[in-house]
Amino acid sequence: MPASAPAPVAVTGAEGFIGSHLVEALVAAGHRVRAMVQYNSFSSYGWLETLPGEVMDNVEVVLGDVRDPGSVHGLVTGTEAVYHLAALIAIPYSYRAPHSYVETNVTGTLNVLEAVRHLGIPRLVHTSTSETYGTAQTVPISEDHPINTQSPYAASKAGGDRLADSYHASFEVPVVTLRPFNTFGPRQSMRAVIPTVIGQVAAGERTITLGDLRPTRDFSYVKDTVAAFLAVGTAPAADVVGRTFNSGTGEEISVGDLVSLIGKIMDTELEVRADQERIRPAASEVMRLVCDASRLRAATGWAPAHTLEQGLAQTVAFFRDPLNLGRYKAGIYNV
Ligand SMILES: C[C@H]1O[C@H](OP(=O)(O)OP(=O)(O)OC[C@H]2O[C@@H](n3cnc4c(=O)[nH]c(N)nc43)[C@H](O)[C@@H]2O)[C@@H](O)[C@@H](O)C1=O
Repeated sequence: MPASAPAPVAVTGAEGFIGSHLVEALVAAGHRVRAMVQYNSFSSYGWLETLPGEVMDNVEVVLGDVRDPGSVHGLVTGTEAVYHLAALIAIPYSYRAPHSYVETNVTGTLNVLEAVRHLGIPRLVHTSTSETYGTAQTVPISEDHPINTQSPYAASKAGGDRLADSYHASFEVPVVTLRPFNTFGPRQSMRAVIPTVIGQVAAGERTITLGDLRPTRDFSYVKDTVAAFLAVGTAPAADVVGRTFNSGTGEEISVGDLVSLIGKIMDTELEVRADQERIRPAASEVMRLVCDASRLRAATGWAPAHTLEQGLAQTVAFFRDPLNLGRYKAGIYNV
């Protein structure tokens, strides 16, 4: 690399759903990316393996794990910004293996904060989640809404958020927290509700089996969430550092209405068999989420560019491609 080449940016969780889209967007914006990929016994680099060669020519894959401070230190050394997305994200699995959520989401975030602090990296984007708010007490939900963690997953993410805030206050670590509401699109885990519905229809099912149809969510297309990451990662420090920003559309839809909409887009009449207790304990389910993203819009000019229908059409096309469906059937990406 010539001496004048700009420093790379680091991404944790680069092989995952949002992370792999972020890597593509960072390369398209002219960055070299150092992508941390977790070793797994499938010997897979996850979705990074599916990106075109011209993208991967600008990506340095680094094997590591956010739970391991040494590997995080190596990843972050010499970078100009760090996007920290690595996390355990499945809410149902957090009831079964809560320690693993604390290790990855809390201790992992602490390791990233420590590395950024000691190496003097100029920008860290930390990833939070709308789940930290719990069921909406007021709508739309601004960043001033109370935090109410209703699952071990949400508690572990809120723990990471609190550490990020404390590292800004205590050590002036230049961290900005992005709190995306639900994100969907190509490469999302089959476990999440939109791929679950599309996958069942694509497999020829006309009766869809789901959990609770009543909860509402605010769904952003993945490219809009990625644009929010870039917005907070590149905005002037005075506008964003030390702050938390929601990203979401402000549009609310119930799971039941979402299923009807997907049926319409896939040109199918769908019957739904709903079992409210199948997925999560009732008191743990977050019943209502709708985003107020006006702080992000005011600070960076970010706004979503895709409607739910446009995003769903892209997502349906992705899951209808047998090559993509086959990747899920291999079982490698369903985390
Ligand atoms: C922002 C947030 O986004 C995600 O969390 P999530 O909201 O739980 O996402 P989901 O797609 O699993 O569920 C959406 C809603 O749909 C309901 N639902 C009904 N029936 C099924 C069903 O059969 N499967 C699933 N998965 N959900 C179902 C389910 O109970 C929930 O009310 C995480 O990636 C998380 O990491 C995160 O941070």
